[in-house]
Amino acid sequence: MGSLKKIGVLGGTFDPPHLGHLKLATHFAKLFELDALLLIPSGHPWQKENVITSASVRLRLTEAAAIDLARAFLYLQIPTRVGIDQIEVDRPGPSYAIDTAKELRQRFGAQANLIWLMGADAFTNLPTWKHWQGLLSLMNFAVASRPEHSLHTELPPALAELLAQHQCQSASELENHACGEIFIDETLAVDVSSTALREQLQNPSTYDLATASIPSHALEIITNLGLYR
Ligand SMILES: Nc1ncnc2c1ncn2[C@@H]1O[C@H](COP(=O)(O)OP(=O)(O)OP(=O)(O)O)[C@@H](O)[C@H]1O
Ligand SMILES: O=C(O)c1ccc[n+]([C@@H]2O[C@H](COP(=O)([O-])O)[C@@H](O)[C@H]2O)c1
Repeated sequence: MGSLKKIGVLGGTFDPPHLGHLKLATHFAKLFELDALLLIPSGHPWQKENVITSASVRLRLTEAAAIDLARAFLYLQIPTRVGIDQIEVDRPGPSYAIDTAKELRQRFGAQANLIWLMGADAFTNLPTWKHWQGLLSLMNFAVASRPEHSLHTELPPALAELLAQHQCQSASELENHACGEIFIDETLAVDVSSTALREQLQNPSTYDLATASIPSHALEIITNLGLYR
């Protein structure tokens, strides 16, 4: 099983993309020696009430951030290929991870190691996702810690049970399985969120502070289109 193709999947609203996303992707690309990393912007993030940026603009922002991510990989000598997938933007209706996971599994085949990358907040929210119990029969999960989102105090019982059944103790254990494993990594601590950045971009006194946490190509689009003002 050592030669499984390893594909990392980072889904998100990306409103806007930021250094937290890039560091999460870089961390796991390096750790798992991913062959490819797919950024998948959510077309219709049904749980986020206040998303005002259109899916097509968020797709453009994500494409731009992917250029910065690929540059970072080159600089850090990480051989992972970076791709964008617009399946969730193209698919009508709410964006459900289970539908995306099914499509990816079909596309890459039963042997591929598909790893859904996520932060602690997404993981603790998992029981609210559609058919979430079905996801682990299609994917692995790699969960990274995130400031303000504890993985210890916020765990709903259903998740604690899931972890008891599926948590693996090492990255290599996950690397050897096509799906069904959860790897928790508590070494990341990047204090950035899209919500905080949108607020900072609206305020002239914190605008510059926000720009430091946004990948440069995405920032160029934000500036040119006057987004988040
Ligand atoms: N700073 C971060 N550290 C670790 N993971 C992160 C970080 N920011 C985002 N993620 C993860 O990236 C994925 C996509 O996140 P998303 O696009 O919703 O960004 P966000 O900053 O969480 O947005 P918002 O503030 O609007 O909720 C999720 O799995 C999320 O947990
Ligand atoms: O499948 C679901 O019901 C579901 C509910 C909420 C979020 N997700 C996915 O989780 C990822 C992060 O979502 P978000 O809302 O934190 O940007 C993104 O890929 C979403 O499509 C999925």
